[in-house]
Amino acid sequence: MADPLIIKICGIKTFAMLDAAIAAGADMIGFMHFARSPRHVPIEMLAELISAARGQVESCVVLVNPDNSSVAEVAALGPDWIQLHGPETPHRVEAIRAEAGVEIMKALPIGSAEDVAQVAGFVEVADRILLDAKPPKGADRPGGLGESFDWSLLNALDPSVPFMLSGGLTPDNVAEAIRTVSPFGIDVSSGVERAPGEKDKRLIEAFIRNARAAV
Ligand SMILES: O=C(O)c1ccccc1NCC(=O)[C@H](O)[C@H](O)COP(=O)(O)O
Repeated sequence: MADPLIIKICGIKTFAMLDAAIAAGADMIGFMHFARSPRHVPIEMLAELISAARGQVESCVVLVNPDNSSVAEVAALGPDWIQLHGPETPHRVEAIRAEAGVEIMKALPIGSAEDVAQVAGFVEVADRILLDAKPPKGADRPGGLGESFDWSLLNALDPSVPFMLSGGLTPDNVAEAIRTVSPFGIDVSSGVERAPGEKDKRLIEAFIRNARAAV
């Protein structure tokens, strides 16, 4: 039997939405720790949300090009994962993985064949690869923009490389994405919100229902 699809709901900020995502069947919850994000969670609340998630669902803290002290501060809270969502090099990802002592997901922006070619360099240094839309020039943050990318670019990816897919997924397009791209997991933020940073319980439920029905 094929492994079950991993579903990550990213950008959770409240206990109510954490509970809603768990009840709807999420496998992973992403907490943003990046001041410019509308989903930013300050460190004290991050500690409480990670504790609340423990034993129920995997937790993942999203950082953008963090320095060593930020990595240590977040790792000390005991998340299952740290997601690196900035311009970290393979060497830096490897160093953070050694320093943090938690599993590392590396998000990579995809907007061209050259971007797809970069993926191979991260396979050995990260525990998981997340392929996301490349942000447009001038964007104020590198993810969570609700933009999808041309999935056909992934035809050039080595088929032995397992990856999660994100970028502009919604309850309406998630089944098509899964059938087209065959990721082992999916990640969503904007597509389950009623406004930037405001998650919607019904959209989370519809997203997970439609995704599970597609595999
Ligand atoms: O969500 C953010 O605001 C964000 C800011 C900076 C870096 C990463 C960010 N989000 C990371 C995620 O894992 C999102 O789920 C992913 O980019 C997909 O977002 P969306 O297209 O909005 O579903």
